[in-house]
Amino acid sequence: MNMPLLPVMSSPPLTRQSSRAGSLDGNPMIVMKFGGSSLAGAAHLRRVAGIVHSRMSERPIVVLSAMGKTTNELIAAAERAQSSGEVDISKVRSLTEGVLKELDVPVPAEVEGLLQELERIISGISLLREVSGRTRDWVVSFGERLSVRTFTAWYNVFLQSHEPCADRRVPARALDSWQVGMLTSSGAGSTNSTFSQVEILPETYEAISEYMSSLELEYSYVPVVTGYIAKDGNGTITTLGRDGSDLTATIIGAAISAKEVQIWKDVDGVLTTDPRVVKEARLLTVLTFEEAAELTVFGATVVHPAAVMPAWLAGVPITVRNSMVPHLPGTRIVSEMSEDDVKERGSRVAAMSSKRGITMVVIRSTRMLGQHGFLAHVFNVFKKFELSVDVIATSEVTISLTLDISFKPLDLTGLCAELGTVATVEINQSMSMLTLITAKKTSCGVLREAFKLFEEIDAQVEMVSHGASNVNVTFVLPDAILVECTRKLHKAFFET
Ligand SMILES: Nc1ncnc2c1ncn2[C@@H]1O[C@H](COP(=O)(O)OP(=O)(O)O)[C@@H](O)[C@H]1O
Ligand SMILES: N[C@@H](CC(=O)OP(=O)(O)O)C(=O)O
Repeated sequence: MNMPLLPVMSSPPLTRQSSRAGSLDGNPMIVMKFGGSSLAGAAHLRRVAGIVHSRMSERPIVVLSAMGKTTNELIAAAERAQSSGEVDISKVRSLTEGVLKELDVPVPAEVEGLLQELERIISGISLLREVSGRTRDWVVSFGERLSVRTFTAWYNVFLQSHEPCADRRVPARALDSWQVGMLTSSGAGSTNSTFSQVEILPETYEAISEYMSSLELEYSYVPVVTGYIAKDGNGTITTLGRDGSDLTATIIGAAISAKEVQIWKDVDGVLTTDPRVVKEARLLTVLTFEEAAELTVFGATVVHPAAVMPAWLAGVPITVRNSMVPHLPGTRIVSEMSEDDVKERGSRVAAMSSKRGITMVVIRSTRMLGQHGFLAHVFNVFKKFELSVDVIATSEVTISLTLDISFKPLDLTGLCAELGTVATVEINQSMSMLTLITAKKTSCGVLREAFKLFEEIDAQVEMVSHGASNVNVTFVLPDAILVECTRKLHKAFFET
């Protein structure tokens, strides 16, 4: 997953503003989100239909991402049309049609209509040899729009051969998120090429609650809603940033005060660290929202970083589960851990995450010591260049900070020139952040042990951030030693 630009969010209502959707009869609905990895082929769709059907008594609202790697294919198709004039949507067409064929479901007219529309847009890009952020968002929206229609067509066929639930077969209905009320600001003013720096408008929550209230009264269909995409007030399609479907799910969950938001993945839940880096990573049964927020913002790509906040503010628990092994309970993300949860954890560190490709900037003032306004001046320059700062350490004359610009083409010339009027600037681009999620009260021992381990392998730690958050200790180190450090710390904190 790429680390996306986070959409800015308005807060969800802290408590339900009305008794419309969700808990009218004391039986709140649930939100079930399935990501691309859970929808990567016909066998996956069969499994997902089974999971959804088995939860019918909880009245699920289903949120889907694009199937498999469709979003990447759509971006690639737009880029090919722009660079070489090629018009080719064959991969997207064959994935969609192939899945339906394998499931023995005729291609719905709506799906064929979308594929034809997509081809026309790609032809337009090929003629103009231009793809704006707005057009790119339009193109990628086809991933989720095709996915919900493909799944719905399959689900309604699947239903015929399965036992009805409470004597009823509740059919599915495909919905674009704007139909249920998802509304964002316009991305048009953004200078970033992904057109995804949008704000979710506050009226979204009320609109979703309103839409879902009739379903709450009578659950007459299973809503299958597009994740990741939305519309602005002008009716232009926007996106919530890469991997943003988790966010759609938690916004809906917060809007209706859902019983829970289930995020179905291809892993058993949230693990102690990325299993691609440490194969011994183990499942966490529970995390607090605060821990999950820090873990995901600092690189754990298992849940979209912005998705934690709406659920946290609304007090709606999230569970992260494996769609390949649906009977496993997964990881619960909750406001507070019970005493049993705390005992069961057994480690001073809850989890670890990391981010590569971080840029570290060291700014040394060339003016007088303690110069008034130096910090303010420096941060204004970062604001001007739309660069967001992650970790900061300051001394009397020096500011060290990190920038997460892995998602942006890097050009710091202007920044350096401007800062150069008041400071010397040193840039180091091959850095990583390694984060430990640990409570402040245990962090002294954790820091001591971590530094002992770093010393053993002669690892040079360039920066440490501790204390700003209640649960986060972050080390900035060279990319080259990240994997070794991660494995060593994981072994010490989780494998002994
Ligand atoms: N701490 C972690 N726990 C679990 N998975 C993690 C963690 N950190 C990174 N990951 C990765 O996140 C992946 C899940 O995200 P992704 O493949 O984008 O799912 P989806 O397509 O369902 O949205 C896992 O396959 C895993 O490799
Ligand atoms: N399809 C979009 C949104 C998304 O959330 O996908 P996933 O759930 O597979 O990470 C993307 O690839 O960015």
